[in-house]
Amino acid sequence: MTDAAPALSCVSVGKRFGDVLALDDVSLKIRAPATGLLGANGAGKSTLMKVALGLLVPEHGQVRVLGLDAATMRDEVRRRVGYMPEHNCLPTDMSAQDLCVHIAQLRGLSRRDARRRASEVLFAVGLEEERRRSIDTYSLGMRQRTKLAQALVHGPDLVVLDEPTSGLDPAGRREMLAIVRRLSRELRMSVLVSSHVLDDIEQTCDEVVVLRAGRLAAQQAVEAAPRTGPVSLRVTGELGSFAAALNEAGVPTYPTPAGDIGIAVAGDDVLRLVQQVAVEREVGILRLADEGDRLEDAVVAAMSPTAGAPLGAPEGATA
Ligand SMILES: Nc1ncnc2c1ncn2[C@@H]1O[C@H](COP(=O)(O)OP(=O)(O)OP(=O)(O)O)[C@@H](O)[C@H]1O
Repeated sequence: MTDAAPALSCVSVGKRFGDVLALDDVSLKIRAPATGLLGANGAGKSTLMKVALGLLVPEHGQVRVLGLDAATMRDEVRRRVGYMPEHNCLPTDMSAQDLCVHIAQLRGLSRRDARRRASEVLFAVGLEEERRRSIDTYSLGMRQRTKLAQALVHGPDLVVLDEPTSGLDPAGRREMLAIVRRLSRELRMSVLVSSHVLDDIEQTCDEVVVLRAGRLAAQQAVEAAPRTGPVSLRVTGELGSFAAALNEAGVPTYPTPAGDIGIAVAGDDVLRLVQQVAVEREVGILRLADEGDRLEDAVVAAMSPTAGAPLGAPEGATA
């Protein structure tokens, strides 16, 4: 985030593959430190990323990356942007260290700087010990981290990550999400990351852009809103007597359709009281879940095939 210009700005961008309209008149402006690109299979996420990187040329519209024209300033864009593609693109007959040094040099670093940067990024992605092993001996998680390292090795201002958690097991996914979050929070890079999964984006991003059938369907903040309820509560033992105890303690409740205890306004104070009553009554809390996730509701609505105009899209998204 060394630049005042938006990380990405698109005006009326259209891209077609034969009969498929992959991007249909997309206008948007991305300024958040980390932005998640969400959409179903075929929604146009990868196409938008490739257009931004100058790897695909749109039929119409303007694309600016960090203020640079993606069509005419491709070399400068590549120096300032790192890209982690979705599909496997790694050579198998070299080590992650050699690959990163090679790519850093291709992007303009001296051999000495390239070696130093390669060691730094491989350490940052947790591949320090295995960095000299041949990539063909790597697990899928290690390959994903190698792809990420090569995207970071030249010190880009913007990093574009296409489905970085694809195919990872839960532990690998958690580690990858933690690294992605650090890129914007600690290393101060702008991040554009695509996913099918809202949860990944909520954990790593400040804003979400939803694409649906090549069109911008929504753009809105991912807020770390304090929990205010409603929540539903599932407990051990008899539900009715615990609900009555909560009412006595001053917490109004209602029965939820799923047969749990509903609490309409559940701020931190109320939840502390619920825990206190549970301890006093020796009742175990089995599940405490938000009943109304507004971001999820908005995203589900935006992804629905019957949805209308974009939600929360910025007005006049001009370059
Ligand atoms: N090179 C291509 N040739 C033909 N059609 C393509 C090509 N690239 C993309 N498409 C089509 O364009 C549409 C958008 O594809 P894109 O890969 O951008 O979607 P996506 O949101 O990234 O999907 P996924 O989540 O499955 O990766 C799809 O219908 C896809 O089949």
